Amino acid sequence: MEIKNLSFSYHARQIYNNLNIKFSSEIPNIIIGPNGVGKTTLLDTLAHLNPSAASSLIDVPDAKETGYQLQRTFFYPTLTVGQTLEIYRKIDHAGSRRETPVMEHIYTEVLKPLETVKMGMLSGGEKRIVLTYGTCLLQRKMYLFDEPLSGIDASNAYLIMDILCSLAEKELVVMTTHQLGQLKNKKARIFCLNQKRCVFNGTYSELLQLEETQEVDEAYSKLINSTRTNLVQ
Ligand SMILES: Nc1ncnc2c1ncn2[C@@H]1O[C@H](COP(=O)(O)OP(=O)(O)OP(=O)(O)O)[C@@H](O)[C@H]1O
Repeated sequence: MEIKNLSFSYHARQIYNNLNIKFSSEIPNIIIGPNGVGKTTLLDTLAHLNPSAASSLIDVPDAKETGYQLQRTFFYPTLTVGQTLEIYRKIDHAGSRRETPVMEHIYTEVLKPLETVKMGMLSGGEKRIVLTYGTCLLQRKMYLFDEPLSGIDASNAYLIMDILCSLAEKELVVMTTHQLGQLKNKKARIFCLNQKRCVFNGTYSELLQLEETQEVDEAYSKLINSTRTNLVQ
């Protein structure tokens, strides 16, 4: 699956100028970059929500074959966690996905104790875990997750990344994040957007090597600053 020569604007504001990205199968594709650079817009585009970009989408599954967890989470506050997950299991047109051992682990550790709690009573991080888990229950060819690690503590973020890595072994997974530390030791392909284009495409260790540091946040900052400077020169 790829995005080819994508130029896209919201009214007068250009978001991408000839953006090219070839996504990987079998490992999660991680979109990173500064606030407002166009990460969510990229997920919207892959979900076919920007019709003007259609000609740049190559081998991107149809919308009905796509599971999209939005950054802002929508749910019924009076349903319990158990009822909410039951809806994910039952509503799917394609039948629900079998829970993998990694998913069963997070269910037992995190979700089972919350089963009878109403969604409206959950913390922000707990809600996000329920809805990420629910999206993984859907049977789709492609899964899009907008900041699934936002507001999640480090140990739960580690479990979520495990779920998304196991999902990516069989289906396409694209996610955005600002939590770069959570990508350490994970097999994943990182794409960094800046200045309307993709300025990095590689692994976590390749990003560290490129910027000659062991600190991923420092590597990211150097990458963003250098790609800013390059364009000014
Ligand atoms: N429907 C819209 N109409 C006009 N401008 C929009 C629309 N949606 C997003 N934008 C603008 O496009 C830019 C990119 O937005 P987007 O949400 O894709 O950024 P992002 O990289 O996901 O940011 P963040 O990291 O803060 O979540 C932003 O400046 C935003 O204000």
